[in-house]
Amino acid sequence: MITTHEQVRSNLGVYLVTAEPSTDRTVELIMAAVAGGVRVVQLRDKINSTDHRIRMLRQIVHRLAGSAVTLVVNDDLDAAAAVPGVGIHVGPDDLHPAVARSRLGVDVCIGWSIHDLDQLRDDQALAAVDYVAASPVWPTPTKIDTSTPFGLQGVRRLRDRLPAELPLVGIGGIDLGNAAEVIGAGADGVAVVSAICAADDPRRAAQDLVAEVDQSKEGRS
Ligand SMILES: Cc1ncc(COP(=O)(O)OP(=O)(O)O)c(N)n1
Ligand SMILES: Cc1ncsc1CCOP(=O)(O)O
Ligand SMILES: [Mg+2]
Repeated sequence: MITTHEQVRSNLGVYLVTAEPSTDRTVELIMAAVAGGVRVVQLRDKINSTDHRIRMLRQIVHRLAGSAVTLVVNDDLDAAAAVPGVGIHVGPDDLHPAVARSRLGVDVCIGWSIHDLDQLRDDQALAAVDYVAASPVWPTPTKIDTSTPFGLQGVRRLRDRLPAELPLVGIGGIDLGNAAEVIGAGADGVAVVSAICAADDPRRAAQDLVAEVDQSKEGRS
């Protein structure tokens, strides 16, 4: 599994966060997105139990065996600890990333949401994580309990103030029509729920987004 900032950076791109609740269909959706080029996946299911999340993660790990996909679970440290190779994504209202790192070790990916630039004062958190997420970039019906959206200017500010080696992803209201702007503002990747999970053809949607993001990153370098 992928561990370091560099390895996570090389897997970004397009980052799939799954729609709730998770079911067997979620596993097929992840496989379709991965077939379309997605290399970072988060199982996000705040509805079901830890046991359910562990069962889902085991299925996903089994299906992804041999691939270089980075897999994290949202919020649930016990679920991540139960399935080797699985990391975690936490936000400022969740457990501290340093606590997650000390329980999960150095071999899995840990991500942290930034809601506010004041979080950048937390050096221990920044030292513990493999990427941070500007959350949200734009308002989104998928998650309504968010803080004030960053917008593109906020993404630029965040990129400027982050350690250069730490990858940044944008999340919230991102789709094929605006992903390039988020990359243009300095993000290394875009995390999406609806743009892939609500698509008629998730594999095609992933492919199109990956092509758009790759092209934007090439144009930037
Ligand atoms: C990639 C990514 N970025 C941000 C979030 C949001 O995390 P958080 O603020 O902890 O909110 P919940 O997802 O727990 O509702 C995320 N999940 N993934
Ligand atoms: C989980 C999460 N965290 C911040 S916004 C968001 C949801 C993003 O969903 P969508 O890609 O459908 O806007
Ligand atoms: Mg959270």
